[in-house]
Amino acid sequence: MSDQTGHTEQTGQSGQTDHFDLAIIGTGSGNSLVTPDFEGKRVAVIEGGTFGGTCLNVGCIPTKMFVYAAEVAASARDAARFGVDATVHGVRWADVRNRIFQRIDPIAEGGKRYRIEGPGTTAFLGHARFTGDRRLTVELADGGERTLTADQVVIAAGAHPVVPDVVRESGVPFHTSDTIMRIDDLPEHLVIVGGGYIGVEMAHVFASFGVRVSVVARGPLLVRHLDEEIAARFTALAREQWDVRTGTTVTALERTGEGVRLHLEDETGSSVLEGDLLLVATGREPNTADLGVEAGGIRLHDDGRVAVDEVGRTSAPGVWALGDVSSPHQLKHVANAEARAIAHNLVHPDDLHPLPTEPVPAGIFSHPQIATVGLTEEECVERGLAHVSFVQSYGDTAYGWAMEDTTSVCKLIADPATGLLLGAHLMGPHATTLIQPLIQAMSFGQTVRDVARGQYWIHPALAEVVENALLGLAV
Ligand SMILES: Cc1cc2nc3c(=O)[nH]c(=O)nc-3n(C[C@H](O)[C@H](O)[C@H](O)COP(=O)(O)OP(=O)(O)OC[C@H]3O[C@@H](n4cnc5c(N)ncnc54)[C@H](O)[C@@H]3O)c2cc1C
Repeated sequence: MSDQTGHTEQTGQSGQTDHFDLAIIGTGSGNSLVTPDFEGKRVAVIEGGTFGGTCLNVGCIPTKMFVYAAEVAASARDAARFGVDATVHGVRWADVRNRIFQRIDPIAEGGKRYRIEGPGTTAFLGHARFTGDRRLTVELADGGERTLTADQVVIAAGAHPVVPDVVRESGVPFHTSDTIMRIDDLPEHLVIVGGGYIGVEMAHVFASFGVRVSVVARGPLLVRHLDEEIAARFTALAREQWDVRTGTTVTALERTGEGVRLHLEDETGSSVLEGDLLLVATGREPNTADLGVEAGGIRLHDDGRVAVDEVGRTSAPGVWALGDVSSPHQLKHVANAEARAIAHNLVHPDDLHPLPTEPVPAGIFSHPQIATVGLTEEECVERGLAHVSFVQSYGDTAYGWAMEDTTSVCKLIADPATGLLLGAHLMGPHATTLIQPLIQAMSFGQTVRDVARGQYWIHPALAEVVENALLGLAV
């Protein structure tokens, strides 16, 4: 039982019930709730999967480490445009992959060992379910069960990839983002079902490594939840790099000797697409199906997310939730910010902090990169908001000339009456970095004029794209 118990005096034998001050389900963002405020208190940390959660093991961190390697390869291939002759002789997939996981895996393992052996927490390795009010039963990974109760419980259980029935029921082997990054060898031809951010990031990575990539998306555009102008420009550029099939449904799949065959349907009729590896990237749903929410008295939204109030409380007294399991934004910076608020609220019942409500930014690390915050132009129209917009091309700035850029843009939307930004949407190199002053402006209520004219913008840095876009808004 030593794996489960950092402090044997705090835990009973199987069949007994242990009581804790705090129990945390999930060690992604949940791990950060173990703050010095809980020193001397009894804290249970429960993890049913890989310690450290999605971002560290199968999400943000490894994907961006792959993206960086992909960009090294892509830049070398593009070098001739600048008079530099460089040849990519090949990509050593095993070395690319091992560099990444040899760094990440020890962090996850070290975090687990610290929670098991270190001070202040009792780690339970297994799947937790509510079996009553603030009462959990943990099905231990190495067999057996433990039951525990706690004064406060935080659900930080995250989300998992959705696999459409048509894929699951076909019996065809497939990968999700949970598994694709650890494959043994690069495929010749990767078929990706799903045109959201995970699909297009993976398309960029594998295409840059020399893999032929097909992307099948149901919607008319890739990344279709974005501002339509950006999504349309992105989709057009994606078609130059990958085999992109939008407005397309997968109706059946079958295994072939070499890989997989997909039967597709679009407005022109049916077609067949063959590849040797299939990645399903059709979204993620919260981990609430097997959490015993009814027994715990925890209300869910229709989409399966745990419902929380403005300070992170669920419908069950003493039970909180944060991150992908409850948030409409499945993003690590959102989960982190919610964890900070809840860490405070757990110990300050008379001074509850609201979960952050600032405009939520998001980045897509594909080729090109995209960054977005605030409203799309379509949302402004739907809401009947008076607005002006301006699109600044990277290519019309000094650094854009240096980069020979002809496709990248910064689109800003503002309220002409107040001069405040309503939305910012960038597509091009360093978009996820360039957007930061715009996120700041929106979070702190700075006007377009103040941000544009109230500070120096380094010349001739790429950030002049943002400066010029602000000036172009003329509000
Ligand atoms: C491929 C990919 C790329 C991404 N890239 C980005 C990015 O670039 N930027 C960004 O902001 N976000 C990104 N994300 C999203 C980001 O990873 C998540 O928003 C974030 O990790 C959510 O954190 P969390 O703490 O809510 O959940 P998680 O980190 O998923 O943690 C939940 C933990 O709870 C455990 N668990 C679940 N149910 C139980 C149970 N019943 N009992 C015990 N344990 C349980 C799980 O095993 C898991 O370890 C990416 C996600 C993916 C999949």
